[in-house]
Amino acid sequence: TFCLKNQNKTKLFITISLQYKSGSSFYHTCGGTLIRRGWVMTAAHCVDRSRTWRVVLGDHNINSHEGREQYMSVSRVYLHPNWNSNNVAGGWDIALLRLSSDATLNNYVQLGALPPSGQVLPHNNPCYISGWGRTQTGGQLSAQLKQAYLPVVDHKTCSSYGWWGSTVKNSMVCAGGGSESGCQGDSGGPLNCSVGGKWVVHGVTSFVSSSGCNAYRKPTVFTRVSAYISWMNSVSVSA
Ligand SMILES: CC(C)c1ccc(NC(=O)[C@@H]2CCCN2C(=O)[C@H](CCCC[NH3+])NC(=O)C(F)(F)F)cc1
Repeated sequence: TFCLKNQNKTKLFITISLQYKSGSSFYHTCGGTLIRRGWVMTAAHCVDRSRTWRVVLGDHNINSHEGREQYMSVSRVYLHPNWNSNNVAGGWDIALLRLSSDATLNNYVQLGALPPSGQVLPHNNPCYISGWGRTQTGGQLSAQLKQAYLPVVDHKTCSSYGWWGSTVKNSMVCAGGGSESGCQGDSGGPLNCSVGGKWVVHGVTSFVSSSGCNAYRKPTVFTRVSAYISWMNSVSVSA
């Protein structure tokens, strides 16, 4: 069980805090996933306005310096070219951040694994969301990194009447639908799923219902990472 427990922890070490500068301080605004030592995957809606960004790796409590953190500046933001900030339901809510220097990988900073292109997970596949997002609708950000068990809700269910309907596209993944969910501040972070005994990042946290984070039959909606593998490869090899 130790190694399982330990395994449980790894999903936390891939989650980064994306922060913007205001005055002389930085503020958490979104999550993200370290996918290469110099690259972070996040949501387009997190970075579609020009700000001074920084990425904090190995963070746990975003309000205190605990000594494991690596503070990285962002040298370039790659928004998906089709992203439309007026229509999150259109999809394309994904972006890559080129870090100004490579991360040092250790017990607190690890890479998230990407899925094979096109892979779609079955209903109830075990997954976890992680982030510093609000701990309840309209509440405050969590000071400490949290995770919640959000099993996959398949597209057939998620896009049905009474659920998200046509708001949810095939380029998205739904997960949760119970008492736990993503919430503001979790945007851009990973949905880490157990596939064949390995943890794979299948989602980028994108949206929840505007009537509340854990609204009935409105599971958290994620950008489906496996639908964007070729775009990500085209960015990072050309950069
Ligand atoms: C109908 C469809 C277009 C639609 C679906 C869901 C929403 N949700 C929302 O607006 C809620 C309320 C605050 C932010 N929010 C969200 O869902 C934001 C993304 C907003 C992107 C649009 N500006 N995302 C998150 O809060 C999350 F869950 F990823 F952490 C808005 C519109």
